[in-house]
Amino acid sequence: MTRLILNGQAAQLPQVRDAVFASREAGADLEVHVTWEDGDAARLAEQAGRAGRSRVIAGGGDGTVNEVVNGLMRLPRERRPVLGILPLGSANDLATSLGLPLMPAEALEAALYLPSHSVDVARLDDRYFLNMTTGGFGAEVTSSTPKSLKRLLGGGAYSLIGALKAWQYRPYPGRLSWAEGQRDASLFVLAMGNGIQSGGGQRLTPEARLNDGLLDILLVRDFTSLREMVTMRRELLDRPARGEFVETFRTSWVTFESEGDLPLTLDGEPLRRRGFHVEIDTGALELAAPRECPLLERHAPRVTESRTTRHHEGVDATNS
Ligand SMILES: Nc1ncnc2c1ncn2[C@@H]1O[C@H](COP(=O)(O)OP(=O)(O)OP(=O)(O)O)[C@@H](O)[C@H]1O
Repeated sequence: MTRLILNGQAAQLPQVRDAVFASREAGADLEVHVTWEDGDAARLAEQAGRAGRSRVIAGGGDGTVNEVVNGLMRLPRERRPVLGILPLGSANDLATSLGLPLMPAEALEAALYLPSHSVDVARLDDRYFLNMTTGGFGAEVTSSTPKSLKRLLGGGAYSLIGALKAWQYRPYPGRLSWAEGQRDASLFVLAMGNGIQSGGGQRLTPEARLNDGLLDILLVRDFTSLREMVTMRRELLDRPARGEFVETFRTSWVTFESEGDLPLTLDGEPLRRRGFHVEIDTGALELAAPRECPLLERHAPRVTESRTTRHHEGVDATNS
């Protein structure tokens, strides 16, 4: 049996109700549980595993997916159900980059019947994330305004300066350590991607893969003049391994130590940390995703849900 965990905000949407009824009519063994507040989705996901459900579908935005992931990670690995996603948020960064359908009927079909693939899950101290954690200026701005980091970095230099002034921006000094290196850096932005995008389409770590055992890191150092800002933005396009302001690398863990708080967004959820440790748990979850998924390194997916070929073909056709 599959459990659909629906964010209460989306539970009464007619398209969602219709999708659930239609899938049951077509033979799906689907139970629905609705959340009321923070923490419900994680608890319901954990319970689903303990009750022997084979698949759990997170129906909501990136926040709901993150909660469900955290619930599943409380279970022993062998008891974790396959994770499906019914994207019902405003950003849906993970679902979009996985190439999942976004309309409820197709999305539920996909969540129910797509084959599962082993994916890595990252952990920041005691919180898991599947997609991305960003820190620094972007996290500060995007957690309190709808303005995306992409627009700020990609727009005119004056809009970026304006935003920096409006936020009375101060850089975030600290020491970043990872498997192969260490930097004392004054951070402007730090992105740690298991997936490729966050904040509603910001592709901060475009080469990241969910099943490579590694995090893709984008480190952007602080700049102090317009000339340096221009260099920084050019480097953001070129993505050098080690530029003057921008560094990109892959690692299985990273630690940040600092004197002050660093604002973070973890799978879209805001938090603040003085320092933190992030590491990757390789192959920790099974995720329902299209076969030709840009976020997965190519190796054969494991099909865990036994359904008719018609369903697999139908879903794959919509996503290829
Ligand atoms: N019944 C409910 N009514 C209102 N809020 C709820 C309800 N149930 C859960 N929540 C809250 O919804 C939030 C998660 O929402 P959602 O999944 O849309 O995430 P999101 O990060 O806003 O998504 P996205 O960035 O993709 O738009 C959680 O903070 C949770 O506390």
